Amino acid sequence: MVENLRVAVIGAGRMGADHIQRLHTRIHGAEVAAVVDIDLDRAKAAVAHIPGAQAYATAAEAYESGDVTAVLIATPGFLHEVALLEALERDIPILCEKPLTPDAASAWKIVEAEQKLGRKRIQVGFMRRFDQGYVQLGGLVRSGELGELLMLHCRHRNPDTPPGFTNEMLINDSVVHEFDVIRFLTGEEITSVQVRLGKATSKAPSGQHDPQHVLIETASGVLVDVEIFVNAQFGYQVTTEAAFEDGIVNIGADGGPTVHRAGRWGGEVTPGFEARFGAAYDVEVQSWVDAALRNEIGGPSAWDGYATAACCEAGVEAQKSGEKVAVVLNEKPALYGSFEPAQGGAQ
Ligand SMILES: NC(=O)c1ccc[n+]([C@@H]2O[C@H](COP(=O)([O-])OP(=O)(O)OC[C@H]3O[C@@H](n4cnc5c(N)ncnc54)[C@H](O)[C@@H]3O)[C@@H](O)[C@H]2O)c1
Ligand SMILES: O[C@H]1[C@H](O)[C@@H](O)[C@H](O)[C@@H](O)[C@H]1O
Repeated sequence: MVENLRVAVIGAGRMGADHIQRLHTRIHGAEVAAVVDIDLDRAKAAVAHIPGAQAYATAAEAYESGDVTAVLIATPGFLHEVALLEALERDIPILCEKPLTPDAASAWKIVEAEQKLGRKRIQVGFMRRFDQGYVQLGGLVRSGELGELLMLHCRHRNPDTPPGFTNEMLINDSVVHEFDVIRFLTGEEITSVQVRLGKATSKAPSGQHDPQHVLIETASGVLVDVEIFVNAQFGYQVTTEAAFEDGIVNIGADGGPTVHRAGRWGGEVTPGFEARFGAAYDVEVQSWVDAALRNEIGGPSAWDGYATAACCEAGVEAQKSGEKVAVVLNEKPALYGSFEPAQGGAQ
């Protein structure tokens, strides 16, 4: 009989806490064995309701306990490189929240370290690949029933940003999702990125220019425009309109009923990513666990993390120059196979 994964969750902040709850209550085949947070009180609070789980201030202590067989990394992106290298050394299944790392050079180091291991251990937390709307849109692209996909119009709106959210993070923490999902939908690499800075909101913290307009091109010439607007106040919204030769597809409308009552009608605005993508995170983490128990990955790979990091690097350069910047990728190692995005797009 295969034993359940004993997972260490590193980082018990907003996303880590959500994943801890998910692993503890809804995911089969895995248990929370440890929570690691530099803020030890936060880690202790996170394990308080989980029998058998321990709190630690460092990942090394959690690994030394001998009770950890898999890891979920949910620290801020600039800390992922160290955590990933430490986990790869232990040769255990890894689910790393996006971004893999914020820039191409550090992401490539991770790809190289995984290659040395000779098998895929890292799944990257690009949960949109598990969202019903994106899965259905991907199916329509691949079936060809609406002809060729020509353009994508994406809107990515957040109510506000946490402290320390830099101007670069509009690209490498937020638009990184669009980079991944464009690759997932088209089955192609991205070839260039341009960023236009127009009229800015007065609601953005100092140092951020918000919103930004990002123009992206894929290998076959599919054009994508993204409005990234991270201090949009009203709520959370991620939508895509896809233009095909023979039709238009829209995904990402707010969920819930439209209610008509005396003199007015309406519905509820989605407040945050937990509500918009809650079901997708569940499918993503279950897919990771199921695959990990077979010594495989069940979603986007370290190559996907690297390719999107290269797009982010081009995007950050484009933010500064206003120019169209080419995305240049290293040769894809054989370990990652051809580009055939299935459910979750595991490669
Ligand atoms: N997939 C998604 O939709 C989604 C949504 C939100 C966040 N994220 C990603 O999840 C990650 C975490 O984001 P968040 O919003 O939860 O951040 P957060 O700031 O709320 O939480 C980060 C946690 O990491 C802890 N931490 C910091 N340094 C540490 C260290 N050296 N060792 C251990 N713990 C440390 C902090 O104390 C904090 O508890 C990021 O990579 C982010 O991009 C993904
Ligand atoms: O970390 C979050 C998360 O990835 C959300 O899905 C995204 O909408 C936000 O822009 C980002 O800051």
